[in-house]
Amino acid sequence: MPQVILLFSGKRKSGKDFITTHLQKLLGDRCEVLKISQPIKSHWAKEKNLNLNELLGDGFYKEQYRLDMINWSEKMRAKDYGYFCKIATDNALEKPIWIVSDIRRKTDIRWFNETYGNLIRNIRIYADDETRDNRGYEFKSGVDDVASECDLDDYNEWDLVIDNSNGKQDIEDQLSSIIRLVANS
Ligand SMILES: Nc1ncnc2c1ncn2[C@@H]1O[C@H](COP(=O)(O)OP(=O)(O)OP(=O)(O)O)[C@@H](O)[C@H]1O
Ligand SMILES: C[C@@](O)(CCOP(=O)(O)O)CC(=O)O
Repeated sequence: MPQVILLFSGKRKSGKDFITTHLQKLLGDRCEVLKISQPIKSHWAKEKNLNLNELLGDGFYKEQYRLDMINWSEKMRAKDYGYFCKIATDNALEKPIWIVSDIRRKTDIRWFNETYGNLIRNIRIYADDETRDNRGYEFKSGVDDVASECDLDDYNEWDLVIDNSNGKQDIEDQLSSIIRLVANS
């Protein structure tokens, strides 16, 4: 069992991967990064003979398959909302800190809460529209107006909110606030 599980969420191009990658470097061996989308992307890569590394990266490649991956994964979630969370955690190494970098739905938080109780900390990453646009975000129907992107819009129980808009908090401040949250856990 980890000692603390940091659940990161945020809209497309808010900077979830950017911040969690920096956090991973800072925490080193003490942490493990888990991605709920990993089993989805692995399945998709095998099924469609796609490049898994590109699907896991931050470039345009994965965007071509996002809609299909969302639709397929929703069918799986309809049968078992914790399906992908369970695979991601089953494959995780035994480390004191788990960083889950892609929480998207209330049912993700529910599953972690039911499974790990008070070990979880909810961190929301925010970036304003202009910043997200500059990072390559383009609205897509079926992607940006469905649960994958919107389900946590009205969720309010964050332990920490990070503003990752251009010109706001720098990465050192962002990481310090996360470390304080971990230290107080
Ligand atoms: N604070 C920052 N300073 C500079 N570049 C940033 C910052 N935050 C994010 N970026 C860049 O913006 C792009 C999108 O960030 P990232 O992939 O982390 O977002 P994401 O929330 O994981 O998006 P998605 O959900 O689409 O995967 C990346 O190229 C990343 O390097
Ligand atoms: C299919 C999906 O897992 C893609 C996530 O990709 P990424 O975390 O934005 O790199 C989104 C979802 O599960 O709704």
